[in-house]
Amino acid sequence: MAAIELDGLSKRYGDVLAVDGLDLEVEEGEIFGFLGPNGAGKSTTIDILLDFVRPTSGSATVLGLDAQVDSLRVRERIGVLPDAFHVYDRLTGRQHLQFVVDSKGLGTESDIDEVMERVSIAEAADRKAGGYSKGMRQRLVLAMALLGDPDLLILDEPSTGLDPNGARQMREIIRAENDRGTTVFFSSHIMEQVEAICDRVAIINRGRLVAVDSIDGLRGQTETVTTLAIDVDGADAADAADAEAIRNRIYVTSATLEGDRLEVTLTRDGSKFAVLKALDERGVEIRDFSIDESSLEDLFAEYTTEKQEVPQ
Ligand SMILES: Nc1ncnc2c1ncn2[C@@H]1O[C@H](COP(=O)(O)OP(=O)(O)OP(=O)(O)O)[C@@H](O)[C@H]1O
Repeated sequence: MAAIELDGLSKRYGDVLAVDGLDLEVEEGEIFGFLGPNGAGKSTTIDILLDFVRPTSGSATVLGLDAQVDSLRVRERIGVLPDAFHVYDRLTGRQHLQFVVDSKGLGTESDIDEVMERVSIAEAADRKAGGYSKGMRQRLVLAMALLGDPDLLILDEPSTGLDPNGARQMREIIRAENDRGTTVFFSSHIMEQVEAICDRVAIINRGRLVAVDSIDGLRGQTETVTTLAIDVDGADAADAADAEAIRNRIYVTSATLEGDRLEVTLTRDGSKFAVLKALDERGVEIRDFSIDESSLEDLFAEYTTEKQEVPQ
C-alpha cells in the first residue's frame, strides 16, 4: 500500500491553479523529498493531505485513507511538522508534550521522556520554551509530531533556520525515525539536505509534477550531468579558448574559459577522456582537473527554470 497517493489532484484559488493535476505515489518506508520553487504548490499539497484545504478536483489518500473523508483517522496515524509553527513561551517543553498526550490522546506520559531523548532536548525538558533557541523549538515541535509513533511523518521545511549542526541532527533524527519504519515525506529548499537523505524526490513547478525519481535517476534523465574543470597553463589559454575542438565534440554542452580555467559541461554520454585528449592534441598543458557530477541543485534548476540556450 502506498503511504501517500495523489490522483489528478488540483486546487484552484480564483485565477491561480496552485496544484494542477498531480499524480504521485509515495511508498511505505521511503524518505521522500517534495521539492519546488516558491509558489510551486508544495504547501497547498501538504495542506490537502492534512485536510486544511479541500481540493478542487482529484483525490489524496494517506495510509490508504481518504485525506478528506477520513481526516480524523489520518491525523491519528501521522506526525506533522508544519511550516509556520509556534511554541507557547510560558510552557515548558514537557508541558507541550503533555498537552499532546492529554488533548490528542497520542502516546503516553512515559513516551514523553523517550521522545525528548530522541530529539536531544531532554536536558531542557523543564525549561520554558520561550527560552529555547530556534533549533530547540523546531526539535520540540518535531517531538510533538513523533509522539504516538506515527506511521508517516509530514515535515514542511524541517531544516529552515537551523545551523549546520542543527540541520545534521535533523537529518539524523529523520533517518533514525525511518529506520524505525516511519515513512517520511518532507518539503525542503535545502538541496544538500534532500540529497543526503532522500530515497526519491518529486519536483513540482507551477503546480505540476515535472520529475519524480531517485537522485541518480534524475541525473540520468537530465542533459548536463558532468562538469570538467581543467586548469591549463596560462600560455596555452588562447589555444584552450579556441575551444572549437572541444565544443564540436558530441556530448559537450558548453566550454568556457575564465583565466586559466576551462570549464566543459558534458551530457551523460560524454567522454571526459576525449575532452582531455583533444586538449592534449592541441598541445595545451593540463595542470590539473576536477570532475563535478551535477548536484541536486543543478538538477532542480534544470527542471524548474526555462531552458537556456547553450553558448556555442
Ligand atoms: N489561500 C490562498 N489564496 C490564494 N492563493 C493561494 C492561497 N494559498 C496559496 N495560494 C497560491 O497558490 C500558489 C502555490 O502556493 P504554495 O504556498 O502551495 O506554494 P509553495 O510551493 O508551498 O511555496 P513556498 O516554497 O514559497 O512555500 C501560489 O501562487 C500562491 O500564491
